[in-house]
Amino acid sequence: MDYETLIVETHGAVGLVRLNRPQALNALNSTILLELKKAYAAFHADDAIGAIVLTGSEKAFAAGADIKEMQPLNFAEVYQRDFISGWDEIAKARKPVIAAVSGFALGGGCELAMMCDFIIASETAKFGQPEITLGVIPGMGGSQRLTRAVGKAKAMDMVLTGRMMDAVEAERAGLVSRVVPADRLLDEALAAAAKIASLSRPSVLMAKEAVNRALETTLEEGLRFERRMFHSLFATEDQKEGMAAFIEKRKPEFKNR
Ligand SMILES: CC(C)=CC(=O)SCCNC(=O)CCNC(=O)[C@H](O)C(C)(C)COP(=O)(O)OP(=O)(O)OC[C@H]1O[C@@H](n2cnc3c(N)ncnc32)[C@H](O)[C@@H]1OP(=O)(O)O
Repeated sequence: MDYETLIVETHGAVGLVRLNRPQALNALNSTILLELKKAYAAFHADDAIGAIVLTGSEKAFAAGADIKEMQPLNFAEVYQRDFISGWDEIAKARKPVIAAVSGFALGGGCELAMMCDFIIASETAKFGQPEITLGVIPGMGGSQRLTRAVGKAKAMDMVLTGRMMDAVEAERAGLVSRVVPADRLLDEALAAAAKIASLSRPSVLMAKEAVNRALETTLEEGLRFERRMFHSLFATEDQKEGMAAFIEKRKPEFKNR
């Protein structure tokens, strides 16, 4: 498949998508969205792929939604088109997605990283929601996902001032899961994704669903949901294999069923 704004590769059981619009620091436009949907759909349709890594360039994961594309739009247009709602589909990827972030992840770029299941950041990463400095507010989930990730105080600080957060602060705040040297970023993300892809697919998908449910429901409902998912995994061959392999002191051979 040909892409204008992405580089799409496979590394074993991992699908790798690199945002590739260097002249605009990977600013997110309608072509990137369209192509990202295509790439994700292809990886989801491919049984050989167990996890996805989404990354940008060394200088920018993505510097936000494309300001030049947005500037001339008016209310009637954005409202009637439900502008940028198409990104919700990216957040609904069923296979695990890791964001590997180097450089700027601003506005829609920060929001896109937060749509992934977790973020591995290089020491050079800078996160921010600077929309307020443009006379708007986050529109791809920043006010919601950032608040859930880092809490109200820091989210308010970021969203109201538009300031950037470096990688150390982002890790301390819980926005990123780990910080690695810039030259190790992709290897670390690919290794994490390969580990996930090597595990039993049904349990990986259910683990992702269960963690996400924690953000959407009460503790009681979440605990019930987790337990039912846990119970249902006893219907899989992989549960028998995983536990047998432990007892027999060997590596499991998962069949994803
Ligand atoms: C999702 C929603 C609802 C909203 C948003 O995301 S709004 C956008 C939020 N993002 C920003 O406000 C960041 C905008 N970019 C910057 O502040 C700077 O580019 C920078 C701090 C990230 C980097 O500064 P630097 O001086 O290193 O690089 P530039 O010369 O400024 O940029 C290079 C090149 O890229 C174009 N660019 C950068 N960001 C965007 C963007 N978000 N949309 C469109 N184009 C962008 C920039 O204009 C320049 O290209 P030209 O030289 O051709 O103008």
